[in-house]
Amino acid sequence: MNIRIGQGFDVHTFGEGDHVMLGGVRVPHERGIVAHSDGDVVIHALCDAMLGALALGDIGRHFPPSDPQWKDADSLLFLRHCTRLLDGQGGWRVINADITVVCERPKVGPHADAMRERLARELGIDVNAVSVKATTSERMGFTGRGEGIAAMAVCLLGKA
Ligand SMILES: Nc1ccn([C@@H]2O[C@H](COP(=O)(O)O)[C@@H](O)[C@H]2O)c(=O)n1
Ligand SMILES: C[C@@]1(CO)OP(=O)(O)OP(=O)(O)OC[C@H]1O
Repeated sequence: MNIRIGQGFDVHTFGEGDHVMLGGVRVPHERGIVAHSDGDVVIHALCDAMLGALALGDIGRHFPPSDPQWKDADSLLFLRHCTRLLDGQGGWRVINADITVVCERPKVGPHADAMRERLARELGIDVNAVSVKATTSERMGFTGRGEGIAAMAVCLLGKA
């Protein structure tokens, strides 16, 4: 089997609102996210990891922020597109993905399994192949001050 590894990183600032979208799951919060799309940092980082594994650029190249069709878009659309893109490159599939969210709040742990299930369903893989973890940054830096939220993703792709 051929394998490739990719990594991705994304950040968005908090703004007005009452929830954040993380891994396709609506997480109640006293702030919202500032973004062109729904600002789902988990999915954006994962898409960049998938694209990066095949050196296909990044989500900004595939879904330009200047394109009005992505205004307030559901980021699951980006994940669906990336999954199909990989398949179209000769049958690449995600073998597993590991994602870390960095923020003081909201608490991610109570929602992590729902995110894993939603992402695994979209990727067409077992939920045990998708990991979602979280950490604070111990009140240091922009995440520590509660200015924004970040996510990192690593994924392994395989092709027969
Ligand atoms: N937004 C977050 C941040 C952390 N967690 C969980 O808390 C644990 C401890 O975090 P530290 O940054 O203090 O090490 C972490 O391992 C996560 O389980 C969380 O759910 N949501
Ligand atoms: C997702 C896109 C879609 O236009 O915009 P944003 O929601 O602002 O998110 P970002 O992580 O800056 O990635 C760039 C764009 O592809």
